[in-house]
Amino acid sequence: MSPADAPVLALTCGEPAGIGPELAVMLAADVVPPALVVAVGDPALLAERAAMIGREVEILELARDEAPPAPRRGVLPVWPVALRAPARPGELNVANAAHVLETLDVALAACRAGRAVGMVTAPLHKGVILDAGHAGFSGHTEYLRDACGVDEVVMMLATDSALHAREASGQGGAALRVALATTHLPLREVADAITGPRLARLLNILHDDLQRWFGVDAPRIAVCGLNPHAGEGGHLGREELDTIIPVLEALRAEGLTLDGPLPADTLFTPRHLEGVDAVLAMYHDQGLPVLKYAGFGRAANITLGLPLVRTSVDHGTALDLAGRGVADPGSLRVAVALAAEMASRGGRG
Ligand SMILES: NC(=O)C1=CN([C@@H]2O[C@H](COP(=O)(O)OP(=O)(O)OC[C@H]3O[C@@H](n4cnc5c(N)ncnc54)[C@H](O)[C@@H]3O)[C@@H](O)[C@H]2O)C=CC1
Ligand SMILES: NCC(=O)COP(=O)(O)O
Repeated sequence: MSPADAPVLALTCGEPAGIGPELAVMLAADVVPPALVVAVGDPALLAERAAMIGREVEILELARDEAPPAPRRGVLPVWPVALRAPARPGELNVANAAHVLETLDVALAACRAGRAVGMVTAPLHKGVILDAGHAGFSGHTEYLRDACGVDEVVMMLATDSALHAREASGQGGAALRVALATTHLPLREVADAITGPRLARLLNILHDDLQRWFGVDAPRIAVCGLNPHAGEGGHLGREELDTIIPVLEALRAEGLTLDGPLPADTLFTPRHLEGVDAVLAMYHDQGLPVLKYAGFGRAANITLGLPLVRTSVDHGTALDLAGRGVADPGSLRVAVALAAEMASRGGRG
């Protein structure tokens, strides 16, 4: 592929008090990305963070409808979105919540207009967006679901050695893809959110998008139980018997290959993961600690079920590290490489 044919990816810079802007700078300064990456953020902020962390990067401000030039190390093209208030590393400011959301809208508009083949998102801070009055905001995943007008999406994180079709993996590190049945919910609301129809929709999205974006012809999905020991035959909770098992049986009858529900504590062991293309965990902290133990900094977050490519980093805003140039840009590189690869598949599987 010549540079001119490289896919354009819109990279939203995330929370301006966090590490997102400097990760965008590091990406441009340190490597030639496998795509034409256009940052969506405030050009002056990016220049300021580049100076702060001691990276030489030319911030190339484009018009919103302008295509970027061929990728060059040390040049960061930007579709500008102005900050609403000055941003200092580590200091959240509700005034900039609107800026963060506007970067998502600009990236979405670029995808819809065909100026970008997908979007990669640096981390935003959910709390400050809620504090700013955007009631109900719970993350990129749900924001993009609503903006794209789809009923359901699935959050899936994958370590870099599991990003490709199974047969192509195995270059080191644990290969793991973990999808979530629920995302940003208080624990006490989790069980009620796992209804049969929803679980069926999520499993269908996961199955179809493993084929579509990851080239897995016949996905095998392992499903965690919700309760300890997958409910211990109903003695430790009835969700497995009443909801999960009936859904898995119905979907198996339709041809899906599903293991489980399995006790989550032993599912994540090599024997149970053998031949499995993805695990569906029932909630955020059932699945993600395992994924992050296996590959923090070398994994990406993917939103399945959208009509466009969206990947993200495996970490948050790291306010404690912002502005110091010490944050690890590894996950952003993985997220960019994956988005480029997904875009090149064009949804054909
Ligand atoms: N994709 C996104 O937009 C995500 C956003 N978040 C948001 O980030 C905020 C902070 O969340 P936390 O739970 O504190 O998670 P966090 O990932 O920001 O920080 C947890 C720990 O990991 C470290 N860390 C994070 N990224 C790192 C990197 N690139 N290199 C080195 N160390 C790194 C931090 O310094 C901290 O010690 C929350 O508002 C959360 O909702 C969290 C995850 C993803
Ligand atoms: N823990 C993953 C996470 O918070 C990602 O959220 P999102 O902003 O990508 O929806």
